[in-house]
Amino acid sequence: MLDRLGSSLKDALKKLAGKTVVDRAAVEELVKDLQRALIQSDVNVKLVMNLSQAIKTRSLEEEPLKGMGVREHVLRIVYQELVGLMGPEVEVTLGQQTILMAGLQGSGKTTTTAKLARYFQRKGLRVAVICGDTFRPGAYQQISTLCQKINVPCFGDPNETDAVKIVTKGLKSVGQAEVLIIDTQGRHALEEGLIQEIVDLNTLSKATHRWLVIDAALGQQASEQARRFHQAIDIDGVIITKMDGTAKGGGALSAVAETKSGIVFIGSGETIEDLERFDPDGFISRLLGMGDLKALVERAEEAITTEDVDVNSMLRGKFTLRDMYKQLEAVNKMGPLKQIMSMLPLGNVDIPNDVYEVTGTKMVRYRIIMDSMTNEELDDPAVIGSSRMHRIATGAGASPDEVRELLRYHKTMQRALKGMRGAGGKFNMQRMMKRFSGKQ
Ligand SMILES: Nc1nc2c(ncn2[C@@H]2O[C@H](COP(=O)(O)OP(=O)(O)OP(=O)(O)O)[C@@H](O)[C@H]2O)c(=O)[nH]1
Repeated sequence: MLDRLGSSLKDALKKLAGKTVVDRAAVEELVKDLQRALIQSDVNVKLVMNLSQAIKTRSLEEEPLKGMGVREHVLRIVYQELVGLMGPEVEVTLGQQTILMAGLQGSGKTTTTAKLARYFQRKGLRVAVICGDTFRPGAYQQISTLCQKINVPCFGDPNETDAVKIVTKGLKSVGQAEVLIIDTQGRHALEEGLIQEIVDLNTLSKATHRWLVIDAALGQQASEQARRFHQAIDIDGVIITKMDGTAKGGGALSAVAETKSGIVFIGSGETIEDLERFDPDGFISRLLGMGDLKALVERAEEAITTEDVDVNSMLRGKFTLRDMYKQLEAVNKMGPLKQIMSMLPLGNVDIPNDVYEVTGTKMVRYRIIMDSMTNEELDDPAVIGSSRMHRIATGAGASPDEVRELLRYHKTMQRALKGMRGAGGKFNMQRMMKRFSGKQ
């Protein structure tokens, strides 16, 4: 997993803490750790060597920026070089568009089609899907079930074997959509027939984007696929899936970046929400334990448009039951809590697992229980003793255990937030990010 790469890097950088001059031995040691981590992650050896050389030379020859310690100086260079390895950032527009999905069988194309539908839906766009996968039995069933769950129209015909016919019909029937996503068939290998079909579908649909789905487990080999599809239909974005299940993610990312096909998203799990925008800066910041503030802010803004909730209050001030509920609601809109937490600059703070385990159904129960509390109790849950607990439970048609669970949850979260505030207080994150991105 990339976590391992991240933790090796963090360990390596720790060794530079407290140093006052950039010493060659320490930089060489760091570069060695970095090489090991990158090669374990299946990054091409030549790329690793070029990167190591650049880091060594720059760390020793460049003057640290004003006010920057040795660790920050080297960290900044490591950060910039790693960002360079990840290729350019690809823009995702929110206007009218048709996205043609390409990829080999099992790459995660169908799942990713549904994840993308969800992504654009969250952005407030009308989305529709056409299932042009006529090769794999059950493909239509799979995508239409996923689309049904999120209320996105899905056009397909499991009895039709000609993808061109399906897409022709589909294009007529989904006229209203702002974002149209066309899933296509995958095969085991890059056969001529597969390539020809995708070329035809591309012409027919006049696709605005052609996005290629690649399994991260391919590691370095991802570049071959990227190259072949790129030649055929001019791929303008790559989505790397299953980043959660492989140690080769770094290899796949760098290999694809090297072909100059930008990476648009990464898939990080099996559920429909497990899709993240790939932005090289944010990705590397997270890897280096600096927190992906950019991605967090993007998501927070999205959630706040519909609800008057200050997500930043998660990190400061008083934390009442009402705050907790509002924040859970906001966070639920942003996506899975675990992902949000991983974007925060938390350093070594351990978040207890139960903090993540609040589902929609539980939230409804919490709401009902909170409705039978008084304002005093909502503002200061510490006043809730055993008799109040029973009164609240009776009023809500719940058991005292459920009330207890809600209060326990509030306490755990309160504690976790205190920890975060502590971790965040050590340095000014925004200033640091500005410095690292060179936007002093
Ligand atoms: N862990 C994990 N699993 C994923 C991810 N994306 C897809 N999968 C799983 O990978 C498997 C294959 O995904 P599909 O979407 O069915 O693959 P496909 O590329 O559409 O396959 P064809 O339709 O045969 O071309 C499924 O079991 C998915 O749940 C991901 O990001 N992480």
